Amino acid sequence: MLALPSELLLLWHEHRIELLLSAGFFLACVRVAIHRRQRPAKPELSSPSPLVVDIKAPQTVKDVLEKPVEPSPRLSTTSAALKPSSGPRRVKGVRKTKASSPEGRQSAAFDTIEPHIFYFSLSGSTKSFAQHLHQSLLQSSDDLLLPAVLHDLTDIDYDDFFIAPPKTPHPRAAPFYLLLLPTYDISTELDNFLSNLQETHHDFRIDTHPLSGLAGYSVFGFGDKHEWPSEDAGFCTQAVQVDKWMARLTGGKRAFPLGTADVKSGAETSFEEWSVGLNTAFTDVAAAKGLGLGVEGSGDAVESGSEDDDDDAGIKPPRTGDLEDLKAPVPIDFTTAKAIVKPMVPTTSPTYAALTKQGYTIVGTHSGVKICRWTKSALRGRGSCYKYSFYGIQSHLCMEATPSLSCSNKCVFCWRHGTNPVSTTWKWTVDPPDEIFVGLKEGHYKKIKMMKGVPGVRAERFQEAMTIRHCALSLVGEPIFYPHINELLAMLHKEHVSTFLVCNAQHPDQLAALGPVTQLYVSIDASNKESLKKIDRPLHRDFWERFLRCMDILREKRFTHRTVFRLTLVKGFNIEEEAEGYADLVQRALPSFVEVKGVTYCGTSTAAGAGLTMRNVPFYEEVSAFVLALEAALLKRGLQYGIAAEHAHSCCILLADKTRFFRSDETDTTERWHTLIDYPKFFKCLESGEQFRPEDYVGAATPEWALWGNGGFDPRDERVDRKGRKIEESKE
Ligand SMILES: Cc1cc2nc3c(=O)[nH]c(=O)nc-3n(C[C@H](O)[C@H](O)[C@H](O)COP(=O)(O)O)c2cc1C
Ligand code: SF4
Repeated sequence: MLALPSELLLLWHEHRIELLLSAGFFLACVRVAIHRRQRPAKPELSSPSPLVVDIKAPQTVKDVLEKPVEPSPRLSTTSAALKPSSGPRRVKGVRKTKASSPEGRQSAAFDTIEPHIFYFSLSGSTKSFAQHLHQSLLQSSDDLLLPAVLHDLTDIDYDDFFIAPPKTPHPRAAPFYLLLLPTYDISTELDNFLSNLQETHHDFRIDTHPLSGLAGYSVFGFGDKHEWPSEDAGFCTQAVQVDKWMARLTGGKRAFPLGTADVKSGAETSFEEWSVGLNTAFTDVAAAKGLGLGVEGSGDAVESGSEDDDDDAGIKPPRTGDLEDLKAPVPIDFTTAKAIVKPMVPTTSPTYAALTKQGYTIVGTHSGVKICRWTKSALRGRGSCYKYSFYGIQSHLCMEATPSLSCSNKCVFCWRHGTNPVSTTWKWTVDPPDEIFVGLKEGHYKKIKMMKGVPGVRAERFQEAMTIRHCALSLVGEPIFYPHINELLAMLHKEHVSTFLVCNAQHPDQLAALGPVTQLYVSIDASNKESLKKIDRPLHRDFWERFLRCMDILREKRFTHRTVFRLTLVKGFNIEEEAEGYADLVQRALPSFVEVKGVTYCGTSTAAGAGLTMRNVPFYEEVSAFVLALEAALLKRGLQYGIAAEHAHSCCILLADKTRFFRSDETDTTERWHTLIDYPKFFKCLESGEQFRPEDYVGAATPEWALWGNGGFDPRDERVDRKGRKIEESKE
């Protein structure tokens, strides 16, 4: 027995090489077996269910496929004459393999892929490519692919897709992002998308690679090579930037390289080639063959893969307009505002074309004016808007304008959304206030003059309308975004034009710095954080903190400003069980008035995308029921608010602070609602140079016909139906 260890030692010395080799071989076998078990079933490449990305005319794929291309079971270009084009950089659909890539050794943790196609489009071409791709993917019968989902970037909440991958319907499925993007050197939603990706990357609360759970991603850019001949000159720069940010956010999951196309030459061909290449990308990521290895012709690693080169992923600042256009300093808290500026709405932009087509007059580079339907109605003696019933504003004397067509929200009910610029900071040329003032008036008067020949326009009202008496700074966008808003307001006041300014409770510093306004509105679109996010889709991450700060600022301003909460009720979004929440906000800010209005259905795709239909428009009875509930909730809190007036036609009801606006006056000792404004007195107070309070320019008693329960239509005006036919008393 004692001899045994020495025999074993001898044996070991004689056979150790054989023994070590056998053990190594055994271990390798075990590893391979484990690896095989973990790998998903490889998709069947030999039974293709071809997808056809048939962008335009039927063509032949032969030319492209003369280059070695792997079989493409999902996307095939059985159409399109794929002639090599001299224009854009092209994706040939052949992946380079780079065995040394660390990603290449990963194993896939999924066995199906859910493609998500994201696109942005102003003039529609990218949208049509995206729709074609979507259809092609949907038609696939390949087991590897789940049904593809199409997203318009203007319709989604970025946080749902770009902070973490969305949940897939299948536990072993992973999303695959395809981003189809044009480039615009003007302000569009794309700027906002880019800054959102950047913010996510820099947000210390978010993982370094929050999108690493994606199966992969690939970007395709559309641009115009005739105008922007190279990437340095601006060709497809925004797609390039998105590609780089995505690389960072996903931790290098570029499954197929950036493709680009010149819309004026061979775009279909380039896109089809990229689509062909996607096949291999899908198969490869599913088979854990690796990611981001590059495709010949699609740009090398330096072009599309330099995301780690510098802190901002090699992303260049936006190209500029004329630096000399910066005629004024950017405002106080626009901390991230860039020194490089460009016009917000250049005359060459699709936004400009769309706005002017809809009757806007664009003034300078960022302001707009339009005559509203109530101005036209009042000119014809057919009634003014609710502001006449509540505050004595005659619509034919009112100009609706904005000094900022841009906004920091993407409200679901905003009919301009998708085409108007959105941003959290002012990053454009600043037009001087005097030019805006002159331009707005000119635009307004020009439109009034065009009403001269319209049947039914009353001569005396037409004459009166040639002197603007009121200005509603609310049209679209965010007026306090404009850095010189106080100067503009002062110019209006100097000409005895009253000002109603509406802001969205997202810019507390600007709100705090705001000077005198005849009436100051804050849009209150929800009573709690979740609802506000859902309905306003604010761009600011700290939107709720900003909102609450605005409430506190309003509370302070109640001594100097006539403050109004404007509630827009959207059924299914912000009415149900929210009366208590709104009452809390009223308690916090103590506004002079609370205007409650049912949403007007705008029928845009954004609204539809957010699930908004006519069913979300509340009936007047529903608005009334809500107002009664709100009044009760306020009383419960010991707040003396009462329902003062209504304008049933606009589905609008007014609650007012009883302690300040239910009172007697010099002509009558009986206490009544006094919601009207004494405009001459407002200007007198202003010109006195003394501090004054909203109670100092309260006007005459609210007319009987406008009081709650009486409908709110001035009996001196003529009631007409939608077709302009007179409504007889008996019809009501
Ligand atoms: C105002 C304007 C600015 C543009 N800026 C660029 C640009 O900087 N670089 C570029 O490559 N293409 C630029 N283009 C071209 C668009 O990217 C191209 O027409 C694209 O196909 C538009 O896509 P869409 O129709 O989906 O909106 C611009 C086009 C317009 C109208
Ligand atoms: S705040 Fe007004 S302009 Fe801005 S998005 Fe909302 S509705 Fe549109």
